[in-house]
Amino acid sequence: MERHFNSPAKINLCLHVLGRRLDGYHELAMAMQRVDLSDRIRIQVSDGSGVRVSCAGLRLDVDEENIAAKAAKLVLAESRRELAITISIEKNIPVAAGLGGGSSNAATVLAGLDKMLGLELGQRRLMELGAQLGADVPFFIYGAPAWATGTGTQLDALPSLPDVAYLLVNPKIAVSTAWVYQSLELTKGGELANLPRFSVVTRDDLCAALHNDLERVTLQRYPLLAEIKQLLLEYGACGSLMSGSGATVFGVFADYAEACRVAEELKRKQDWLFYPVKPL
Ligand SMILES: C[C@](O)(CO)[C@H](O)COP(=O)(O)OP(=O)(O)OC[C@H]1O[C@@H](n2ccc(N)nc2=O)[C@H](O)[C@@H]1O
Ligand SMILES: Nc1ncnc2c1ncn2[C@@H]1O[C@H](COP(=O)(O)OP(=O)(O)OP(=O)(O)O)[C@@H](O)[C@H]1O
Repeated sequence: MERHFNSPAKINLCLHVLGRRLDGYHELAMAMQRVDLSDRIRIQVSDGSGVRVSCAGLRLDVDEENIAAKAAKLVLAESRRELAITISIEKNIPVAAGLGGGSSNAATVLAGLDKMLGLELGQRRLMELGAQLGADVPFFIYGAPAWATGTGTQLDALPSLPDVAYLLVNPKIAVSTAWVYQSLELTKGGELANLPRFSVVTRDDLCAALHNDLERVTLQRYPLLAEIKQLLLEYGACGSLMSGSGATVFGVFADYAEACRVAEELKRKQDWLFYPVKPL
């Protein structure tokens, strides 16, 4: 049995760090949205045993380390079945880029195998399994724009978001999420109740709400990212922000054609990665 799935990236429209827990994880409040930059994942299931992952052109195919393999093993353990699973990942989302590529792959494998094996584990259980793999994984199982709290695994619907396009820019810098959180100096603890409500209807509302506490760490280490944010504004973005722990920065544009036009102009000048995308 063989199936193919899309595994999309995410961006964080806002990311507030409210405090550090004793286990080192952070209490967050985030607005998250998936975008149509996707990896392609092929899952093959046959008789036998063992989970294998390949990822053409990238050193991500060491089975034990690939989060997609961990996801497959979790589903097999949950179903108490022994099967051979082969996963091939066509990576389009840059790695360690703040776009949640690995987390998305894990969620795609959890939900994909659930479907292929007819397990019907349900969204809630799949999200619980996802949380064992990484804080961003449940969001991808949730599959809609979300307000994420706790460590990022508690999800509520974000009812209205404006119809915009984004231009993602990554200057080929890989950033370790663990390093960013560890380096963050918390000046004062925040309270969820004191945060402004993320109520965004128009493009201007969205641009006014853009905020990421992790920029304090990553932009200080890589000042180029602040320059890219400024450049996007000069090229007509109505707002710009770093996604997640970075290094990808995005600009907000009125429509997809405009985001593509700016990408083409910037490509002529800079050897960075450019992805005009639409929200999902
Ligand atoms: C930066 C974001 O991508 C924003 O959506 C997430 O907060 C990170 O999600 P993720 O990469 O799925 O997170 P995990 O794989 O669980 O953890 C990666 C690293 O980030 C730290 N981490 C993650 C989530 C969180 N709420 N607090 C943390 O301090 C963990 O301690 C770990 O060192
Ligand atoms: N299938 C996978 N795809 C991408 N990275 C993977 C995968 N499996 C394991 N990894 C490892 O996970 C690390 C984080 O990669 P990922 O692309 O998910 O980062 P990210 O986009 O910054 O994540 P986040 O925004 O969730 O912090 C990489 O250093 C990589 O070695």
